[in-house]
Amino acid sequence: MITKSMNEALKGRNMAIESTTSTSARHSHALKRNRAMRKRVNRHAESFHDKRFAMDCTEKEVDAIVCSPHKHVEVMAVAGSGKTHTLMMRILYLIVNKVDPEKILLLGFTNASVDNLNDRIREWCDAPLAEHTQRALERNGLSLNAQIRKGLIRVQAKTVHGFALNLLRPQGCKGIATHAERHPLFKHAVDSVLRRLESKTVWPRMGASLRQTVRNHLTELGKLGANKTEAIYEMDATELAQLWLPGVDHGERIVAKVVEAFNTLCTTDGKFTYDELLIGASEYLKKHRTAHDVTHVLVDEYQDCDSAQRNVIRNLGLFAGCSVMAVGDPDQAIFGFSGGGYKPLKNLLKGSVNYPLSVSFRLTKPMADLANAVRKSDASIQALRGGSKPKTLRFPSEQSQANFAASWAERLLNQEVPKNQVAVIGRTHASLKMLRRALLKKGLLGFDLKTLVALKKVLHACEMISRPTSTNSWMPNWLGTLANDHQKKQLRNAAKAHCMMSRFRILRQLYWRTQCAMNDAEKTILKDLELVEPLLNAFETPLQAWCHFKSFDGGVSVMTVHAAKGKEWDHVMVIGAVDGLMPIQYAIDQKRLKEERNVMYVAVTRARVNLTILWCPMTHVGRFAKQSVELNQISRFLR
Ligand SMILES: Nc1ncnc2c1ncn2[C@@H]1O[C@H](COP(=O)(O)OP(=O)(O)OP(=O)(O)O)[C@@H](O)[C@H]1O
Repeated sequence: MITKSMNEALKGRNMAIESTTSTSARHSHALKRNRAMRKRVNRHAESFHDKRFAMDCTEKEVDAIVCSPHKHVEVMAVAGSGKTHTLMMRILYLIVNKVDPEKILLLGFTNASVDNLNDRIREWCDAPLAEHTQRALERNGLSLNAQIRKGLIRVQAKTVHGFALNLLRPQGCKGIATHAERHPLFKHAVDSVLRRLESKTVWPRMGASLRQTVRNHLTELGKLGANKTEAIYEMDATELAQLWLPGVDHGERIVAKVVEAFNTLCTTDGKFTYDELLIGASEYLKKHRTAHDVTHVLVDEYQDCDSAQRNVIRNLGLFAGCSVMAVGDPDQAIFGFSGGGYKPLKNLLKGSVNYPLSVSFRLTKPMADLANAVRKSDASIQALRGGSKPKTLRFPSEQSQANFAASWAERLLNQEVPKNQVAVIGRTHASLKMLRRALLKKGLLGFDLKTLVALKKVLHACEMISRPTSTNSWMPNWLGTLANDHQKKQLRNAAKAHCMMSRFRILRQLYWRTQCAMNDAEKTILKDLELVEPLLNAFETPLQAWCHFKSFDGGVSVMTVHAAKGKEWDHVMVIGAVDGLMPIQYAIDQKRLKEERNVMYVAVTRARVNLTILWCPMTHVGRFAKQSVELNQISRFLR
């Protein structure tokens, strides 16, 4: 049934269905129009397929890329099979076909995956293209001309939370509140109920002893740590009463008053927690089906979305004229601990088409064999290139393992391998600590990831400040939070400054001090930034600076498997491949063990040329360790 509001939306896209008197007549008319439209789109797709990108990717990839924009597409494919590449080609396809880049929504699951996507966009815009892409474009007589590059750079990847925040800001959402930030509000709510209890404006007929008991409980409740406040989101009034006021008569009524006061304070505060953001966005999209402008939603790492994120995607996809393309690999689902997990797109959106890909362009044949053994899945990964077998080495201690990894990196760099092609990955930050130190000693670890992220934030802020009125920008909101006119004036002056250095200085002063409240961690970041400051003088734009820092960052990439997801390097070393770390000690049930298997699968599929795996017996047994974990054995996934 085409509703009036849908028709309005279609009108905007020159696709409106003319209204006829009877519903059935309207339906048949709509069907005809749709059929004609589909034909047009398919013709368009065929010509695109034949003439432009015929040899660019595998057949299936092309099919997915040129698939009708009115269909939902899922590309479920093995590691390194070009999922992200397919997304990029799809974007290019849309831009070549005159889709407004502002209407393309590119979603990543984590900040790391969003960074990865934005980096890819920049690479396509700035750096020489990968050989295979360049060859394909040339062969098909298409160049990434200036206009298309301009369009491409306007496509900005976002996390689902980032999208939700942008959507809800005009509706009054003032930002994100963590549970820790909500805690003072909770305390106020408890205090206000306590005050009303004392002044007898509530429960005037409550007996003296009960009043005293409730007073004691509430006083204790006000002192609870921020993490205890989380219970308020997870439990109902009965459960909360048992937790907060055990054995107290009418506990539920008292709890209800606290919850009510808390909710009122949260509404006045105007900030949303991460969960509330997604729920709010879903509700908003449900109610205002015509209110958003997105016509193409592209989702990377789809397998890691949790149910709230999937709900947002679903509600976007239900919007008439909006197509969803999701790419992912169920065997790379490693965020189950935060609620992530794979659900086929067709379960969310009817009629979605699935394109599986099994050829990995990244992996060599021996690496694909290893990945197949780790993954233990029916469909095997195929690789096109030969190469050396991945090496597995055992070390007596963590220190010798770290020293070896650092020397390995040094040797590669001495052989003129670019720094950004060498990476060491481990299961946890703690397992990478010794290596970081060893690399630092050798001067190979310039800025750690955290500093780089901080730098990126500041550079991003510098970029944003040049267009403070942009609707996507957080700037207007931030302007509102600045305490005094002097600060606002400073910010405006910074926006006018041509030199990036002056923008950076003012921003650093204002942004870092007002937004981050300068806790210890941020002070350290600031110290690191001091190091970078002189270098910023050499650049005119933040983008130039960022591109430079990415290659300059002085270091071999050192990161956890979770951060390495979606990335690739020529030379990769996986350290700590021991039972107890991979799988992690506390993974005891089948579900967690499957996820740990996925973690190993992600780790061994990051290399393009060379993969080395190190392990040493674990000396530290965590408090979660179970008898079954053999801490002096190589990971069971590699045996
Ligand atoms: N058609 C192709 N021909 C040659 N190389 C390709 C092709 N498609 C992608 N590649 C290359 O294969 C590598 C892996 O691509 P990409 O990162 O897009 O894979 P992915 O499936 O997203 O990986 P992951 O599963 O790790 O997220 C990249 O270096 C990319 O340039």
